[in-house]
Amino acid sequence: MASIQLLSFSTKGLCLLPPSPVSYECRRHNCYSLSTSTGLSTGSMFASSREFMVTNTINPRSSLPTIGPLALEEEKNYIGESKYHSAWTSVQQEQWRAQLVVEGEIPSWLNGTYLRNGPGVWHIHDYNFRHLFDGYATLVALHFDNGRLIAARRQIESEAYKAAKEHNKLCYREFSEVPKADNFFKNVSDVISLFTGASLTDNANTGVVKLGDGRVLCLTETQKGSILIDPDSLETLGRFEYTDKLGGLIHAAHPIVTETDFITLLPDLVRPGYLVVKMEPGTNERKVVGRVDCRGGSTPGWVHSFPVTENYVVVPEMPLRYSVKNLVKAEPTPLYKFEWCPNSKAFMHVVSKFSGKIMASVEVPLFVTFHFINAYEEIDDEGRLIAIIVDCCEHKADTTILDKLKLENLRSFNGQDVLPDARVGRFTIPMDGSPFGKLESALDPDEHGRGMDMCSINPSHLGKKYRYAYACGARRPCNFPNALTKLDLVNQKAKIWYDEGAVPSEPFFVAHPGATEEDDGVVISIISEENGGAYAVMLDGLTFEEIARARFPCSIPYGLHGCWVPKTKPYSLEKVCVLNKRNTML
Ligand SMILES: CC(=O)/C=C/C=C(C)/C=C/C1=C(C)CCCC1(C)C
Ligand SMILES: CC(/C=C/C=O)=C\C=C\C=O
Ligand SMILES: [Fe+2]
Repeated sequence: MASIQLLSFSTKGLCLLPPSPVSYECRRHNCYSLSTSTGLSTGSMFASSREFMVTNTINPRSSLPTIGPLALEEEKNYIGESKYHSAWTSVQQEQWRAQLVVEGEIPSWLNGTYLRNGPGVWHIHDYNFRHLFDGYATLVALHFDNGRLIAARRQIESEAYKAAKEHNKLCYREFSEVPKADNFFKNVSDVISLFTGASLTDNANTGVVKLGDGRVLCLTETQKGSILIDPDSLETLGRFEYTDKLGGLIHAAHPIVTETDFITLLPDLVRPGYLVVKMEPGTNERKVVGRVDCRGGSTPGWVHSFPVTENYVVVPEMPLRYSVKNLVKAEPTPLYKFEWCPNSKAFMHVVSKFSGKIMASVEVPLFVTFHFINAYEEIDDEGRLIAIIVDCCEHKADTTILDKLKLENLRSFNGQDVLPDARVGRFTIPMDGSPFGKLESALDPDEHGRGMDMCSINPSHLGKKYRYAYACGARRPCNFPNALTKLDLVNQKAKIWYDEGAVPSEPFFVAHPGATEEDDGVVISIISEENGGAYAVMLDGLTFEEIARARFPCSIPYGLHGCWVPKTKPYSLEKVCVLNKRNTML
């Protein structure tokens, strides 16, 4: 009989293994049988199978909404009675860990942890957040260990999350949420604390990166939202303090991180521009590489991510700009903290990684992007640099995607095709002093259903010529990217993976060690299902065919970005016990 091994934590305590196999049937919870793996127990045991069941049941009333009682609306959202898609449903427990049953075969070379970060709790007590990006961060780990798969999920203990739990109200400014001011004086002091950064969130819900020195850092767009975690236990270790004096409150959510580099951009809202900074492994000190002044607008363009080539950092100046006026508003504006400024134009600046000099600065067509995919240097036959090619997930210069990511829109799919079109936007930035760059589609957007975001590439091709990218694409009609796609940017073709009703998260490519083909590896994605379920899927990078899947014991919300942490020591199988045939905890 198929079974999963599970270590479940809850706010009510740890579930520990009985020391010897136990087996029983529980009709009430639709469980086939529970039995434990032998020899894995480290601690106390359950007095009876009944106690074991109770502790493992995900019941929103008895077992822990993370913050206060669940919002009324959310109470119906537990497994089996999901009101919303699991992608947009708050998690129901602080943390759990389980060994999953794997259908298919995980390659034995795939040893390491896929860590994924994203929003996971979108309510405080009976108050529901508005936007996808507001949710309190939750980490999901998939520990791959010689064909076995141990999964875990755990909340990040940011100050914002802890304060919300303690005071049962929003205490920090999130992406769209602003704490309520009780009176005029409080309102004034809130605006002041916005500019000191005191009221900004540290809810590190956007990404997770492994630094060259091994530390693992969760990030968001506020600098204070840089939080160190333990990649094995997923425990929050504390805030990552930048020891330099560069100041500023915000940064790009996606630094460029390799074994040797940590490069990021600090937007400067006072003197509109961007600092290009880097941080050596083993240090917490960012050093300035160079500075770019904005060419248009009175504030910098929103910079969620940016690309690099082998020798250059490309600084995008998007016409969707930070807005001081919207920043101080208590109620969200249609574009949140941003403003669409088409008259301010759009630019791409190319900065040398080594001298910090601006090597090119060109006007480009208007664009909207969250995510750059990759960039590389185009060299002619004589070895001269003629252009920089930059690819991104481009939303056709249309900001409505931000509105589509509101939870009420995500939760109300009625079969209408409402996802705005997106494409792989390819910029050509001339390096011969010409003033204009080009923006074209790298392939026909119909290839990927005109949905396109959340991409990864083979990391060994970062900043270099490359052929393949993996992204979320669309099968229409949809209100959100609902497919995975492998893009062949040379042959301008896309392959699609699709499962009806599924919402897949960013497909993450892990290269086969020693591979010679760019797409030789495994693509991992976590899939949220309509019925409250979720599973991890592993696709062959070459064929884009599914090679394995493993169901989670409970629902997993939509996530944002992940990283890979190679295995250095055995994964803990402590306190693991076996669950039911359907791989669910209920
Ligand atoms: C999740 C994601 O992709 C983006 C998150 C962005 C956040 C949390 C932005 C927060 C901000 C504030 C709280 C005020 C200052 C501006 C800004 C960086 C947008
Ligand atoms: C999920 C998303 C866009 C999807 C659109 O098709 C953007 C996420 C941005 C933050 O990381
Ligand atoms: Fe992102």
